[in-house]
Amino acid sequence: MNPSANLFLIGPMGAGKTTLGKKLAEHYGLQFIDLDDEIERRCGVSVATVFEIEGEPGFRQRESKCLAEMCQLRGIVLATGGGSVLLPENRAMLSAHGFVLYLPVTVDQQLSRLARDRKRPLLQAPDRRERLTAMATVRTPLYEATADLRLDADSNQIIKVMETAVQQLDARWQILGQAA
Ligand SMILES: Nc1ncnc2c1ncn2[C@@H]1O[C@H](COP(=O)(O)OP(=O)(O)O)[C@@H](O)[C@H]1O
Ligand SMILES: O=C(O)C1=C[C@@H](OP(=O)(O)O)[C@@H](O)[C@H](O)C1
Ligand SMILES: [Mg+2]
Repeated sequence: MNPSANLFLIGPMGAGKTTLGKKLAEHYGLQFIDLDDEIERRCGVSVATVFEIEGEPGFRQRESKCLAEMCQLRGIVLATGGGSVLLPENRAMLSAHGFVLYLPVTVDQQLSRLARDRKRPLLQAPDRRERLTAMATVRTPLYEATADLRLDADSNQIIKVMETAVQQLDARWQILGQAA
């Protein structure tokens, strides 16, 4: 399988995986899929409800199963959830089936972008900064290890982030038929 067939976005909550993923799919004429939306479609309930009923382990199982199915597709831009890299089998799937773009983000940016968020269960903590920092400690090395490309794009203007992303992807990612 040509790992260039798909583009997978990884990174913490609030990095902009969903937002940028949609734009990149449009730009490259590929299908956009958001892993969380896909899980919700299959379950018929929100991610928050899955966490409520089945806890994080239940959600991770569903996430992994859904990711495996998405990896069978070709020509997709997939925005993963921030915790998708936690399971080693998920990291292996991402690397084997797509070009992996990592969007880093600072905890300050996360706090500001997600200030009003009520949909992300892991963020509903009394001390959000502490929670996000603890998550970053565990996850940053996993993002780094899985990434084919790390996008340095601190701008809060999504249009600028998009420009940088396309520039870097055009140099590094050989899409589908264009692959040598
Ligand atoms: N580069 C950016 N600058 C400013 N706000 C952004 C940027 N990228 C995303 N956002 C905003 O941050 C929030 C979270 O973005 P989202 O794409 O859902 O992130 P993720 O899928 O990585 O959790 C949204 O309100 C989105 O509009
Ligand atoms: O970081 C995480 O563990 C999660 C991130 C969320 O997706 P986003 O990264 O798109 O916010 C979603 O999958 C769920 O709330 C868990
Ligand atoms: Mg998202």
